[in-house]
This record gives sequence, structure tokens and C-alpha cells, in this order.
Amino acid sequence: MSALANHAFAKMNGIGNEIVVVDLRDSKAGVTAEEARAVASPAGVPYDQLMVLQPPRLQGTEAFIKIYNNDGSESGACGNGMRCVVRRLFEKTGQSAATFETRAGLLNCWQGPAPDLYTIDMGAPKFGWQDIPLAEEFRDTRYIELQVGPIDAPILHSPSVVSMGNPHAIFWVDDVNAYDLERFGPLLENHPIFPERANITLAHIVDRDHITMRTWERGAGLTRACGSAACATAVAAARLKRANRTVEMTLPGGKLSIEWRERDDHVLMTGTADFEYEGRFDPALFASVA
Ligand SMILES: N[C@@H](CCC[C@H](N)C(=O)O)C(=O)O
Repeated sequence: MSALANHAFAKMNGIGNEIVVVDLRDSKAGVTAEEARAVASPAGVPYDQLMVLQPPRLQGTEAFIKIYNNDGSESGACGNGMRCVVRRLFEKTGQSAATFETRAGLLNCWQGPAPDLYTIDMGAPKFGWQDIPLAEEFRDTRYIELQVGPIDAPILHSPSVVSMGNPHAIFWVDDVNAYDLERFGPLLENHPIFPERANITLAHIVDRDHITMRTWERGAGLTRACGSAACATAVAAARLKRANRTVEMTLPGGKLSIEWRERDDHVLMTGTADFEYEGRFDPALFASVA
């Protein structure tokens, strides 16, 4: 029987990014890709990301967090999901700071500058082509050669690429709503240049302090918000010297404040996290899961 059968969950969202949080810290069991897909089924609790808290592996951390996309694949980072996890923990324990471990490393998190805000230290971005990863060498990842549409009149072209613990490509445009991201997203996510696929963002730099964006998420599709994409976009814009290191990001689901800290290169993401409801998983969801 699946460890998730009858197990408690919390349905939350991070500015519209649909998140389910499951606390398995008292269990030895993990979650398989099949179980993650079963949770995401229409009869389950549909989500963009499933945040699974497992027992801590390192002293001083609250949990080892596994992050699943709704196609069952795993991600190293999920900024919006982390704010949801942090809100839930802080409300239960009264803590105002915590450290978690994810596949991408340690994440420090704390109460933001207002009671409804949470800050996640998303770590340092990586720009090397092998780190993102890309399938071939690009010395300068501020812009790479990649385009959609006719060679002499591309519709989208020359994205910046960044790893925030997960792969991101950012296409710079004048109007983020002028493109059919549902059509181009899957093509670009699965382009052979990205051996581990990629999150695809359209971004418009409004001014040096403000960027608007939309993201097609690897393994989850079109979302109302992607926190790691907001970090990657802010960093890529600053790297191109087109924006300041502290910027406000407007996503379809709301706003995030991003600071790319000079002193240690870390990216801090601040925003809200909303609780929707809690419940227990119907065991029938996992009946056909091995
Ligand atoms: N929504 C997340 C990112 C989710 C992970 C992504 N789909 C991936 O597989 O890399 C966020 O808020 O960062």
C-alpha cells in the first residue's frame, strides 16, 4: 500500500503556482514518480509541484525536500513551493527561520519584511553550459543561438540561459502576452539543446527595476508563476546590464521581489504563500500503482 494512502496533505499556492505539501518526515517511505502522477490526476489533488518533506539528512536542517512536477519528474528547485513549505512550518512551530536540503543543496528561509512575506535564499546561479546543462558548448550563455520560426525572421530567438538548481531559458520580448507559449513552450522545453529539458520564460524588461514574465514549466506546463524562473530572469537581466540587482517581477499570478546579492552571489526571492485547504489522499488513487 502506498505511504500516501490516507496521508494528510495541504493544498497551497505561491502566487498562483499550484502546490501540494506532504510531510513524510515521520516515515521511511518516499514517493515514486507513479505516485506523484496519481496525486496529479483529475481525481486527485492537481498541482504544478508536489513538495515532499522527508526526514532530515543533515544536522541543522528541517527536512530533505523532494520536488515533483505533475508529470512525475523531479526538480532541484521550486521557489514558490518552498515559500508554501516555509509558511506551513512557521505557522505550526512559531519559527521565523529554517534551513532545508533539496537535491540542489541547502536553502535558508526566513520570515520576510511583512507577516505575509517569506524569503528564500535560492543560492547562487550557475552560467556554465555544462551546469545548465546544454548539449553543446556555449562560451557566453548571456545569449545562446536558439530560435523558433523561419531562420531569417525568427519568432523567438537568442535566449539567456541560467541554472537556479534547475534549467531556465529566458527569451527577451516586448510583450509577454503576444506569443502562444502553450505552442512554443513544449517545443523549446524538449529541444535537443537541453538534455535535461528546460523551463521556458518570456520576459519583458519594463525598466531597470521591473520585469514582467510568463513561464512554461518543464514537467508541468503553463503556470501562473515560477519562482526559480523569476530568479533566473532577474539574474539574466542584471547580467546583461539591463536591470538592477534588486527588481520587482510581475508574473500572471502576482509579484515577487528578487535580489541578487552582491556579497555572496546568492539570489533572494520574497513573496507570499497562500493556504487553500487540507485533506487526506484517497487510497483509490494509488490502487493501480505498484
Ligand atoms: N514552480 C517552481 C519551479 C518548478 C520546477 C520546474 N518545473 C523544473 O522542473 O525545473 C518554482 O516556483 O521555482
